[in-house]
Amino acid sequence: MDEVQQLCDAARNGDTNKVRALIDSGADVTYFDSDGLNPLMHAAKKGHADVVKTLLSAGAPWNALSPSNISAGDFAMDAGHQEVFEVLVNAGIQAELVLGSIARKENKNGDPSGDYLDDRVTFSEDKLMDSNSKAVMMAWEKPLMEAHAKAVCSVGGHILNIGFGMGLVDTAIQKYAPVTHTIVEAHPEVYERMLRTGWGQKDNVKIIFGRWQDVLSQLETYDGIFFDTYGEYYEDLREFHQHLPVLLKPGGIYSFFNGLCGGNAFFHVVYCNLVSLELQNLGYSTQLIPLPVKECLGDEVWEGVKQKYWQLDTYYLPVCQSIQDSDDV
Ligand SMILES: C[S@@+](CC[C@H](N)C(=O)[O-])C[C@H]1O[C@@H](n2cnc3c(N)ncnc32)[C@H](O)[C@@H]1O
Repeated sequence: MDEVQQLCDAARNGDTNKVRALIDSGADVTYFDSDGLNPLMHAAKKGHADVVKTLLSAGAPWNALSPSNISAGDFAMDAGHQEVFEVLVNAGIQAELVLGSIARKENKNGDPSGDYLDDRVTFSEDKLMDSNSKAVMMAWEKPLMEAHAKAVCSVGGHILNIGFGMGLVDTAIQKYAPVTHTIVEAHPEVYERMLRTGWGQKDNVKIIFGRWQDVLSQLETYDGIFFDTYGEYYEDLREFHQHLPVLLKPGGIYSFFNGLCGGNAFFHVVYCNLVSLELQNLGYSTQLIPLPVKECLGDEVWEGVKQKYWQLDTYYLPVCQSIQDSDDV
């Protein structure tokens, strides 16, 4: 048997000494066997925490996927191997923190949403699509948007929403009759449609056309803020969070569309933890409220859509507030 197959077997059997010896003699920790599994997946599936730690320190990637898109963390999570699950979550967070700071250094002047904002969009009753048939926003999210609106309007006052899309969250926000309701939207056709459908005439609504990054100086301070853009990356969300201490009033509530890695259950857990940690470093606590979404997501929902951006049964709605405020409650 060759070395890499031996490594998979030793990982599956929880034989840490053999795993170490094989790594020392040069066995490839990234190897996939004929079942499409690598040594880390074998160890995770069986709950061998020491082997998992050994493989991770030898450079096994935490986020490799099997042909059916399952990661080592998914195997541990599904089998209820808590220790392995936690080791892999922490490995994921550490790796993404490092990768994020490298990406930030390399990408300082990047403009990731540039392409989408220059392209045409198409509106239909149940979705807003970009020019590549990817969904910008879909009607199945209506109950989620209503829950987000309820959260960010819970203290009343002045509300800010970044990203109009189909106007679902803004329609829900209007029901709470906020004193002011500011909406930032960057896509020219979405903006034009907002005006055509009367959003410019509502007494308490102020529309700011432009990328949030470019219109920050026009923003004030708010009691509730919601963030849901399209064509941007985790880094953009992260960057928006750096502005929260200026934008969110004391006692205010912040929430965002939590579609982070919505195609993989384990990656989603890692990113929920990562974003909560980064918000905590900025002085905000994050509560993730579980909302079941399986019922509203039949296969017909995705007809004509190029990519399913959400494939999980539960949505975790983030409710963030200053740690000082949550300590006072
Ligand atoms: C997912 S949709 C928002 C859906 C909305 N929450 C709803 O309830 O219908 C994202 C919106 O953000 C807008 N957008 C994308 N990048 C933006 C940016 N940098 N600044 C402001 N808006 C942006 C898109 O044009 C799109 O209308």
